[in-house]
Amino acid sequence: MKETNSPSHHPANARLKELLGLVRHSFVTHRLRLLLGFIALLAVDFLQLIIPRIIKHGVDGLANANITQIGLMKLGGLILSIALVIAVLRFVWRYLIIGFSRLLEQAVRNRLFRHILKMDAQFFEKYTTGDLMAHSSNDLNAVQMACGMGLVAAVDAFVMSTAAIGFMVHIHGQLTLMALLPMPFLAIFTRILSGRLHRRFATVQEQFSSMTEFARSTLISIRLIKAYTTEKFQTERFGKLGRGYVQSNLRVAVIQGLIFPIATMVGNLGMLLVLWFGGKLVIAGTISIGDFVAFITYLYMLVWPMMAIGWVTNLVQRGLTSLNRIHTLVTSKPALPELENHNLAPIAHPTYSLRELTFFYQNETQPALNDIRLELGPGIHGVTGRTGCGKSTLCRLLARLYPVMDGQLFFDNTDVNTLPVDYIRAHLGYVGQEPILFSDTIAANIALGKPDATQAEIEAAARHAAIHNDIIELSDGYGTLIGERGVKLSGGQRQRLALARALVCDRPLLIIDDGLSAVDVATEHEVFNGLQQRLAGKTVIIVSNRIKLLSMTDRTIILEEGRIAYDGRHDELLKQSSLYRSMYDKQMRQTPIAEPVP
Ligand SMILES: Nc1ncnc2c1ncn2[C@@H]1O[C@H](COP(=O)(O)OP(=O)(O)OP(=O)(O)O)[C@@H](O)[C@H]1O
Repeated sequence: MKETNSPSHHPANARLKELLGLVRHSFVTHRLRLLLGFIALLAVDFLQLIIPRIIKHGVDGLANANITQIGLMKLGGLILSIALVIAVLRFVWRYLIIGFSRLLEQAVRNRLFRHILKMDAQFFEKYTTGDLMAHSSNDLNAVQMACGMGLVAAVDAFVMSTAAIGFMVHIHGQLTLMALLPMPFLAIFTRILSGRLHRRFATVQEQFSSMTEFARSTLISIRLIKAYTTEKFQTERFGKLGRGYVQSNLRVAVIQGLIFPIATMVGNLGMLLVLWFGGKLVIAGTISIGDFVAFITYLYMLVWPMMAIGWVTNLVQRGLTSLNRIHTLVTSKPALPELENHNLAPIAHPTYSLRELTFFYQNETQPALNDIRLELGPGIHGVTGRTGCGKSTLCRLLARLYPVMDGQLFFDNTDVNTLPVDYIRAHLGYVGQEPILFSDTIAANIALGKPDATQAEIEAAARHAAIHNDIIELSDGYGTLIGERGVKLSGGQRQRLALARALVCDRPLLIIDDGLSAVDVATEHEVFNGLQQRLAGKTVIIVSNRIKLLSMTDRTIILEEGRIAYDGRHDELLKQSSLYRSMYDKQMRQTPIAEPVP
């Protein structure tokens, strides 16, 4: 036999093994919990199967007139006690097995989350937030269902149907064959209908999320909607989404309404056959009335396992598809090198060296940066240029958010591709174009990168970012909550808070990617003084189109279509670069530079 044909080497098997590897650890860790859960489940099945035997005993006793009222009461009491034990055991298995599926879901979710946080910018361009949210809700839910209820239903259906059929055969083999004739149809029906039910339910979920997303985006932009008087239009669109949602729900209700009547009908079809042939057997004295009643009870018991077979195959199929999607995510490799940080010593004054660096975004034919040669050491470096010239790209590459080719970017004279990404990042503070603040206190927002920062350190950073005075004017000072439920800050205040966050970490490199654009001109000067004081001897890169700010830097790099067009001090650039000159003329007409430029 060829090796590829052997089952253990079959690619599909290998893939399945890999997929199950994602959940295996949870099964092993919680094996005792599962064992107890399944013991309880099997005990329930066993007890359920005993009840028809007791009924048979009672009915035969009545038919043969050899049972007393006390005897009947005793049987009734026995059934009641069994029912009680069943109730307790049902609780136990549900608690243990469904609890297990939730623990498994949590383990996979944590793994997924950990992995997503490790990924780089390219990954987040490939997968949208919506995709990732869908993976962490719908897909995890499908896996949880398959490993919880799916597993229970599979075991339960197998045990119950085998035992019930065994008991039925014990009563009468031919009658059993007759009674089972319609059962495969039941499994097939459930399989088809539950598949359809799932697809329709997925549509309901999608529509629900579009409706809530629409409501959310409407509410957050309520001022804009009022300003443009589009309330009526928005209401109509919301109404349309709502109507779609109701229709989809009705389509789900149709299937739900069909499943049980069809199941009962098929069950009853079997019953009809049993009544016909079984009745004849009773009349002929081949089986007792008690056997007949017990047989019917077992037949009813078979309806659920038959439905479960159809349902479980769907659950398993969905679970595997979802596990496959999660697996693709958690095994995707970041484009940046994943190197271990073997306690590399931090560098006090690191430098960057860009050597003929050219960078393309994924699937782009034009480079975003082209042949960049640049040395960045201690000092304040300005970067400017027209929109789209590559300023942010440069910052992102320095922060190691995107991969670069070997031999093009050096961190302290070492090729960045030979250094762990987190080692380089641990040296830098980053202030992006959009300050991202969390719904938390101001102090916690500043201390994000240094959770153990003292109040004095937080305040010092806030002073250097020229935001301290604004903070102490707020009702709770540094304890003031910001975000949706808290105080709203102006754009400039948010940017300065983000700057304080970078300063508190006290790292030797600071990149400010247009992070001061909303700060007013007077405060900008204060911020710059704060930076100069705090960051003496460090490397600071400030992207800005504000000439006043650039005039205070040690040098400014002007980018044009991804290339360095000019690199010099303010007075040199005024003479050399027409772009810089025209920016200067335009901005000075609005706010002349108060002091002489160095
Ligand atoms: N994620 C991306 N994928 C593909 N192309 C991108 C991506 N980000 C930026 N670009 C392109 O790369 C070029 C440089 O963009 P970049 O954001 O670096 O410019 P910028 O100078 O910072 O512009 P702005 O001043 O408007 O922020 C632009 O042509 C832009 O369209």
